[in-house]
Amino acid sequence: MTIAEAEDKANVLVLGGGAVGTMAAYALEAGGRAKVTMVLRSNYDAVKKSGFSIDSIDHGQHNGWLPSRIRTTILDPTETDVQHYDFIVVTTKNIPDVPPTVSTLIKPAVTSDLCTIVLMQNGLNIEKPLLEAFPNNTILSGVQMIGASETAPGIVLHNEPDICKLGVFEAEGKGDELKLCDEQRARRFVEAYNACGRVDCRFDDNVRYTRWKKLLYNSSYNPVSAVLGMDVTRMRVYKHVIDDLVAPIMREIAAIAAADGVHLSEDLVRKLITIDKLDSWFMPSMGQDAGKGNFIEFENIVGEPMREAQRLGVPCPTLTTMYSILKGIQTKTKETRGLITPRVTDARPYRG
Ligand SMILES: CC(C)(CO)C(=O)C(=O)O
Repeated sequence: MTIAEAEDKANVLVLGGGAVGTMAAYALEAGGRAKVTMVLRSNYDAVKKSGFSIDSIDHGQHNGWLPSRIRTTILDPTETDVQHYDFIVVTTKNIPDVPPTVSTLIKPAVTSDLCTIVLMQNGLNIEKPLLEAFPNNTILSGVQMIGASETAPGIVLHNEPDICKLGVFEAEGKGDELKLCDEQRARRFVEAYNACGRVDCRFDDNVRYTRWKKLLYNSSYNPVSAVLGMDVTRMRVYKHVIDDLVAPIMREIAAIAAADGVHLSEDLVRKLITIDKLDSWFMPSMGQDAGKGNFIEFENIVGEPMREAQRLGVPCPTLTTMYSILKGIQTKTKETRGLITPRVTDARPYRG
């Protein structure tokens, strides 16, 4: 890290103007160590007119809040008043089966090797396309436990504390000097994020472990909530949903992780089954998306662990069935949104 990098306010582009992106932008600006540009889509007009209305368990109530800049598109920063972005923080859903991909989306903003890309997203192997597209940039992993939702355009309710682990997605074969630089950039981001004193962001020196651990929850509760349209409280009250679906998937994930060299104990599995307050009626993000008819981020949350299992020769029957059902749901959404059209032709299989 250069002295300038250490001393200057970081120029940060936050991609994803939903609740999670807004709370990240808020924490960064409140700490005074970053100038944030947010890229907004559907809520741009509302935010331009009245700013964000934030009701946050960490930061309190703020009406009319705005980051340093808001935009509707991702511009080359050299064409704006920003020299280059020190950090591009991606908080959008990661849906590689629905273009554009994250790499394509952020490409215009990655104008320098000094730009660090922070993936604050769920799932496994999300860094692979980024490391390939931007081999000279630092790619960071952000794993967040936060409860936040946008209840109307620009209105954010943040009701579970922002706890985040941040580390480096290291490319294979990197030299020690570059590795050190990656780590310093990660630590600089952690410091900027924590500077407001009201969030808990920690440096993560074992990104693969953290991601597998989070998958215990995301690969089980998220798909079950999407398929059944059921919150976690109901799943636990109707015990069979946990016994037949959630717990078996968690144990399959632990077995795949073990074959990948990551130990996730049975105690941890049990702890995660009951991690939410029983009366929270919490709907995981995939359940919320499916309920709204949005695309679901199933490829990195369910597909990638399943493909790791195939690679490592670990059986995962429940996860595999779940994957096929989720793919069917996504196919229906693609049809509804006009991305695909079913056509009966002679070339189609199963013609009968
Ligand atoms: C576990 C949780 C709620 C953390 O933010 C999550 O990742 C999700 O719902 O997708």
